[in-house]
Amino acid sequence: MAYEKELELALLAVQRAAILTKSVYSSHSKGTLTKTDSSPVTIGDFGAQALIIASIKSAFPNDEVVGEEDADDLRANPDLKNLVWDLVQQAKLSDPAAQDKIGGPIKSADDMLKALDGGASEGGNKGRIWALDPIDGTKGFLRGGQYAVCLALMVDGVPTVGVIGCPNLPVDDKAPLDSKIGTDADDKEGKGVLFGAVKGQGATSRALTDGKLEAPKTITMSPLPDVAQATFCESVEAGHSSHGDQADIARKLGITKASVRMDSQAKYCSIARGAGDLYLRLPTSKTYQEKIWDHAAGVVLVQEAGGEVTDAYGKQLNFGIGRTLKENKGIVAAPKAVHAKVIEVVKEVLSAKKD
Ligand SMILES: Nc1ncnc2c1ncn2[C@@H]1O[C@H](COP(=O)(O)O)[C@@H](O)[C@H]1OP(=O)(O)O
Ligand SMILES: [Mg+2]
Ligand SMILES: [Mg+2]
Ligand SMILES: [Mg+2]
Repeated sequence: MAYEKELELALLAVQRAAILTKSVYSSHSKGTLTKTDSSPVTIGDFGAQALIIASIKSAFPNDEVVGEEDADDLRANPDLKNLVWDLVQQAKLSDPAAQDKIGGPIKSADDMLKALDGGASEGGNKGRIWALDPIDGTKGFLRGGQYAVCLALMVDGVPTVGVIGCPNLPVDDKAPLDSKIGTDADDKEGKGVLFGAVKGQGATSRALTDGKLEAPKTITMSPLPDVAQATFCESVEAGHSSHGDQADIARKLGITKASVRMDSQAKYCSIARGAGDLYLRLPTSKTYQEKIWDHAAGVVLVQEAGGEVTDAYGKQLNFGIGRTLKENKGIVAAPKAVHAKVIEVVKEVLSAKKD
């Protein structure tokens, strides 16, 4: 099968990085800093990015990576660097063959910084470029909610392989998706899911482990004969998507169920496995550009589970023009059969706002 090696590498690399993020999640000190755009970053984000880029470079040394983080803060702060280096050394897959497949341990703290800085690609529509979000939903991670470790391979600008680890989602694909999921999450028993998809080959889920990969199960979106019955997902953070516009859209579609708010690409995962149906992300600002690492993996998953993902105006997402989706505004993900109907209503709501 095409991209078999890339998929396995991505699944194992995300699984190893999740060992690290889980250890930070359950610890009191998360080494949180505030970035220049006022968003938070933790020792978990730095460690997970270093581990995943080292894995990619061990198997595919010529591939580029667009990663969210870089090593500047760690180079400027040796104590923080040492904290991350301790975590990175501890994060090992328990199965030696699996650990070997992702290149074994990172050899030194300098190699760790080099790996972390390996995510500086400017992106583009030529060749093989990975998009990496080492912790997506850092605010959820800090709040005790959902978060995700997200990795996608783009080929000539098209998301082709997508892998997402969600340490706080229930393993059961049909576990009820209710409002508690965004606020009442923990990584205790029965939690932790690893999603994977390759363009043209379908989407899967399996339990996230700390060693070998579990056997995958195929996932598909729910058939949704009547859009009024939909469960829709949206961000927890009101600054990331417009809760007001999303409520108007839901009302116009006849949806009566309360929205499910959760952080991160766990939203794409939840609709891909049929736990929810729609993901609405309407812009809150005219200037914010969505980042490719916040969507590439989730888009492959939803497409392969039978869904369609476009921007809020129904326009195809263009992942091949740099580190952001600057040609697009907002995101709408829905089962193929109802996507056009949802876009029609989204456009109505957006155009009513203009005047
Ligand atoms: N103004 C904004 N609009 C949309 N998304 C944003 C905005 N600011 C930050 N984000 C990004 O949204 C993602 C989380 O989305 P969600 O709310 O769905 O969990 C994060 O990756 C976050 O980026 P960052 O990683 O820089 O914090
Ligand atoms: Mg993110
Ligand atoms: Mg992130
Ligand atoms: Mg971030």
